[in-house]
Amino acid sequence: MEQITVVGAGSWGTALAIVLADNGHRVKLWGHRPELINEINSTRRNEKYLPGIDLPENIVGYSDFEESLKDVKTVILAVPTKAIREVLKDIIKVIKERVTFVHVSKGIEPDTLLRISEIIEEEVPSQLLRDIVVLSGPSHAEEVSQRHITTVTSSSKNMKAAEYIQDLFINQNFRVYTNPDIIGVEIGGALKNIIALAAGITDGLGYGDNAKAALITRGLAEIARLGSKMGGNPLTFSGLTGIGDLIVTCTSVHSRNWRAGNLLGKGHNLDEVLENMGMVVEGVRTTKAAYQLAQKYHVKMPITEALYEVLFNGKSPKEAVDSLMARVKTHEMEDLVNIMENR
Ligand SMILES: NC(=O)C1=CN([C@@H]2O[C@H](COP(=O)(O)OP(=O)(O)OC[C@H]3O[C@@H](n4cnc5c(N)ncnc54)[C@H](OP(=O)(O)O)[C@@H]3O)[C@@H](O)[C@H]2O)C=CC1
Ligand SMILES: O=C(CO)COP(=O)(O)O
Repeated sequence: MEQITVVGAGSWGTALAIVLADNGHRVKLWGHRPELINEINSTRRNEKYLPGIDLPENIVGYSDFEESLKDVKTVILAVPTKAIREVLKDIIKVIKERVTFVHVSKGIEPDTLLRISEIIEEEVPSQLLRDIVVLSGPSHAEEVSQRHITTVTSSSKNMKAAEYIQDLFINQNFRVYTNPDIIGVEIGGALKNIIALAAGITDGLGYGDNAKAALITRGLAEIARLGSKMGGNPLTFSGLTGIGDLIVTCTSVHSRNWRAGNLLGKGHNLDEVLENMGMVVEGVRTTKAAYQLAQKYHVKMPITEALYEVLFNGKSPKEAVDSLMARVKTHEMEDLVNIMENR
């Protein structure tokens, strides 16, 4: 049994701590708010993020960073994308030996346009870095914490490291696959949030299941188009971290991205929506990053571009949908033909 530190005591960090604790590991769950950590240790609950869920005894909350990282060889990074750099800068001040970093965040950094594994490479000096693994897939924290059946993918450039993380997490309710395509896994996980926001918008506007199916399918086409240009394997986008995560995020009321989109579609403004959500809505910043990536790689991403106009340029959701539908007619499979020809 291992000692593992989970950095980030929000919904996903706490849910993953439960999976590890169920597997018998000793889990140190670090959070930056001492009052939340006190609540975790004294009540065995994290009511804000996972209401009603009892935490196993082998999860111990820490607000002291140095203490939480003492003698640990595996660190799970479970903070929002925008906090990753800041947290890494703090981690490298206190760790003494090489660590395997497992990141579970679904985003791309705007402006630098880096994936999270690239941010880790940039921030962590090689003498402190053993491996980087990403754990991603269709997995709402609310369901994982109730031990509902879930499947995810562990990905790394080093397949031994991906398999090691697979072994740490896998159990009867939480099945972990491996995939060496870290680019495809990270891009699929990050970009599905854009499509989930858009799906929330069309639901909020009162469109039906046909619109949802269209968004999932055409969303997947633009994710795969960009992701394969960036070096991802096109097949990864038909896997758990591609279509799998798109389906769960676009169709579930658990999704914060879908819920935020739904409120936008109903006429609320972005600041108001984000303030009321109280949890991270990764798709907003990722829309900006993907919009920039589409320009950099000269890839057509009409849904992303339409959402960018709504989020950052004040276009109304209805106008954005209308302009998507009024685009020049095209061949459905053009994208796939291009992907296959470009490989
Ligand atoms: N929730 C889910 O079902 C899943 C989430 N993910 C991904 O996991 C990542 C984390 O999301 P999730 O746990 O859901 O988000 P939440 O909003 O539920 O929790 C985020 C946590 O990170 C903390 N945090 C925010 N900024 C900082 C910072 N600068 N330093 C330290 N801690 C910080 C928050 O603290 P505070 O309480 O102060 O805000 C909070 O505890 C996201 O990238 C998300 O896409 C992936 C799969 C499933
Ligand atoms: O990534 C997730 C499910 O796989 C969670 O999605 P949200 O961040 O939209 O809640």
